[in-house]
Amino acid sequence: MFRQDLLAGKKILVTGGGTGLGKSIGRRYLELGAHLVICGRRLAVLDATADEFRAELPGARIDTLTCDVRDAEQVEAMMERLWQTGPLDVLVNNAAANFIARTEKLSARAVDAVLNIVLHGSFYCAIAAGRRWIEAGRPGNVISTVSAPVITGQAFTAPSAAAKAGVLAMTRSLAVEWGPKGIRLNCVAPGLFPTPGAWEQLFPPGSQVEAQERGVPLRRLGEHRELCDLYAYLAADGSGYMTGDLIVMDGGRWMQGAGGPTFRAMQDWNDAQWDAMRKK
Ligand SMILES: CCCCCCC/C=C/C(=O)SCCNC(=O)CCNC(=O)[C@H](O)C(C)(C)COP(=O)(O)OP(=O)(O)OC[C@H]1O[C@@H](n2cnc3c(N)ncnc32)[C@H](O)[C@@H]1OP(=O)(O)O
Ligand SMILES: NC(=O)C1=CN([C@@H]2O[C@H](COP(=O)(O)OP(=O)(O)OC[C@H]3O[C@@H](n4cnc5c(N)ncnc54)[C@H](OP(=O)(O)O)[C@@H]3O)[C@@H](O)[C@H]2O)C=CC1
Repeated sequence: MFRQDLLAGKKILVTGGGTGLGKSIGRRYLELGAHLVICGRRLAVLDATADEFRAELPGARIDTLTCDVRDAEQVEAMMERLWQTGPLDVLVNNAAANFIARTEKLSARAVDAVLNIVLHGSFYCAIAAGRRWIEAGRPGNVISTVSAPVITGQAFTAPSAAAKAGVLAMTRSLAVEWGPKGIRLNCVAPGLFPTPGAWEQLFPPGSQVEAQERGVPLRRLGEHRELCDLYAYLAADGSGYMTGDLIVMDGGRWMQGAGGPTFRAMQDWNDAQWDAMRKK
């Protein structure tokens, strides 16, 4: 889909890049020639991922940095170290946390666990990178991973929905504030893309993955490579006129809600059912 050197010369940080979607996105960035930096809380996980990438892609340039994005001082220290080997070009706010729970049962610490990682962590990273870009008079690019509940809300995952909606508001606010300085920001809302992290938190054993697929108009889950090519496009100069946008890649899943279950069932109606409807 892209030239092999699409991202050559670009230094890209993917937070939470040691696992799941962040790992897949990082691999795609390396394939396209980027200098990749991944961060997370667990060094062993990051190093295992980096070793895997080096074995798959000889010559790949990849650095690992431990950082808990909930801690602004750690984010500052990470950016300082990262900048020592040259400025960052693209920040991908991917690190996140989520779990299913009845909201009225959540403790303050439980709410904070999600808000601090998703909302505060994305803010700290955007500000730490943005300040450096502005001071240096350099362009910058921030891609933040949100989710479709930023549009609809989502029961039983209210902290995640609210935190991600906050990240979208941050994105649009800064797209205007920093646009004149050449810094652009966009959000991607993936639908259902299987990862051990998300599945463990959101689809515990016994939950119906097949039913999940039926809830998607395109009748399948997403493939990582499809999402990764969107992140590659957004990181590339060719998307340079896009800012403040929200791109949903979910096979049409989020719009299912509009008609409710009755209209959803019509997707499976046969001709006889449609004929019966017309005769009424
Ligand atoms: C349906 C699909 C549509 C798409 C929407 C999906 C959009 C988003 C998807 C994702 O984000 S998937 C990514 C999933 N990955 C992760 O969550 C990985 C990171 N997760 C974590 O680190 C933990 O799960 C964590 C709990 C979020 C944070 O860990 P931490 O070590 O910081 O906290 P703890 O000390 O363990 O807990 C803090 C606090 O939270 C309470 N708590 C933890 N789990 C639950 C739970 N399941 N239900 C209720 N409360 C929970 C825990 O009890 C602590 O509170 P106190 O007991 O101390 O009051
Ligand atoms: N998979 C899916 O279907 C969907 C995913 N998403 C979003 O995609 C992104 C990736 O999710 P996914 O890959 O599925 O899940 P993962 O659990 O694999 O990814 C979460 C990553 O965030 C890192 N992380 C968590 N807390 C912190 C922290 N405090 N500081 C730094 N890093 C942290 C984790 O590493 P560590 O624990 O080592 O810190 C981990 O690498 C998230 O933003 C998620 O909300 C959105 C919609 C659907």
